[in-house]
Amino acid sequence: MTLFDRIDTPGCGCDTPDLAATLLPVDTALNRGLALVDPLTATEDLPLHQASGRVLARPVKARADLPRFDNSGMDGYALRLTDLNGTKTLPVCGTSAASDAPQPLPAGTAMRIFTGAPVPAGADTVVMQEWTTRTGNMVTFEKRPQTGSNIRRQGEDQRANATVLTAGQRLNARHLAICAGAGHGSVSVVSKPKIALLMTGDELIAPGAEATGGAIWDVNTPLLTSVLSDVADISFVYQVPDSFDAMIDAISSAAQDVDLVITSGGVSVGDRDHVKPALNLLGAEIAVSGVAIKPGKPITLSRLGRVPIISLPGNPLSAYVTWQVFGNPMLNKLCGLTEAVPPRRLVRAQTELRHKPGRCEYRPARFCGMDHSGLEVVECPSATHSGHLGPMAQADGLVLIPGDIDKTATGDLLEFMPF
Ligand SMILES: Nc1nc2c(c(=O)[nH]1)N[C@H]1C(S)=C(S)[C@@H](COP(=O)(O)OP(=O)(O)OC[C@H]3O[C@@H](n4cnc5c(N)ncnc54)[C@H](O)[C@@H]3O)O[C@H]1N2
Ligand code: MOO
Repeated sequence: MTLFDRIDTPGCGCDTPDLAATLLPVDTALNRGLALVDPLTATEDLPLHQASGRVLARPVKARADLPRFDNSGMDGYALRLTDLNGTKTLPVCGTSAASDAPQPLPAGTAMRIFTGAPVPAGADTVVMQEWTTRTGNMVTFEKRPQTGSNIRRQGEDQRANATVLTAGQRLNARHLAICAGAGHGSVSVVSKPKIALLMTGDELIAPGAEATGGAIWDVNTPLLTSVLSDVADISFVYQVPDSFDAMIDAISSAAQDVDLVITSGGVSVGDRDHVKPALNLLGAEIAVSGVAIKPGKPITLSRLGRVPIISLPGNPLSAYVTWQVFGNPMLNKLCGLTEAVPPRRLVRAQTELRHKPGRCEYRPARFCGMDHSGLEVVECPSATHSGHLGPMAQADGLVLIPGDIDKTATGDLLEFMPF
């Protein structure tokens, strides 16, 4: 069994030798792309119910001990355990319910208590009511409990002033729960990045419109707006006409208004591929222009002033793969996430995968079962086609096939990037 877990592609090339020299390895390109991005510094305070999915800008500390006071874990009776030496029955003196502030427990008595209620001073144990028999004002303890049973101690979960969440993580339901439990009604989050989407291709028409001649439905706009809408404000989506001047205008004006520009299509070498010539004319700092990756070879990463520009290839699978591999980590960094590059995991290949040596390949993969150790097994199409939508729609993620091999074997472990 071979473990294919590298993302570097030493000696990788392309299908044609003359292009090979100009293509960067994936990890080099990713590092260069990340270096183009400065995390946003603007923050805002949001109430917890509006903060889900946002990136925490400042650590959250507990305002008090959690729990704030010793309280009962059961409905039952609070007592001093030594009061059961020589007897099983005690008189009941008072009640402590949640929200009460009970009087101290008189010696030789038990107090009725409910789950979450403060434990009265002097009590050291709570006995669940199923272990007791109540007769009038007397309670008989049928079993002798352990000292301290059923008491949730002040501070046993978190101590006052302890950091309960560190900055730089995307807030989920569990994070918001601990913010509330730690006494906070609002949190400081990083402002949402403003993004411009520049779509190129005169052949594109809106999905659903009547298609004639060489028109094709625009797939990348819904694809990209979907991946972006939860984490960014899409300031505008503009379909740039296939002209050099229009591309220059579109990129330069977008870069004045937003924190990140994403272009789609027009990044290859054809006469109507105006993205790179426009970036060059505008004096953009081009850090990546072509990567030894399949699909998505023409991916271009640049910056105009302080604004990063991610230029995705037009083929939908190329756009999506390069978004996952480069765009998403760059956006994560812009948003202030500490872990910009999501963790990968390993999966087992259900069949052998053939691959043309040269570029490393990210192939759509779909879960189809588990092996005897619980590791997920994936199935993949026999080849990656950058214009095919079917495998992408069915996939759960991408497997990485390193650039320098011609096939992987059935049962090989492959690095997997989940969607
Ligand atoms: N002579 C060469 N030609 C090409 C090369 C090369 O190295 N030399 N690279 C190929 C590779 S690899 C890719 S990937 C594509 C990328 O080209 P562009 O980024 O310039 O993309 P376009 O030409 O604009 O479009 C490619 C393809 O995708 C369709 N498309 C574009 N936008 C959308 C959209 N929003 N929704 C759906 N489909 C879209 C477009 O109609 C084309 O079919 O270049 C190769 N060529
Ligand atoms: O890089 Mo292209 O995506 O091979 O089709």
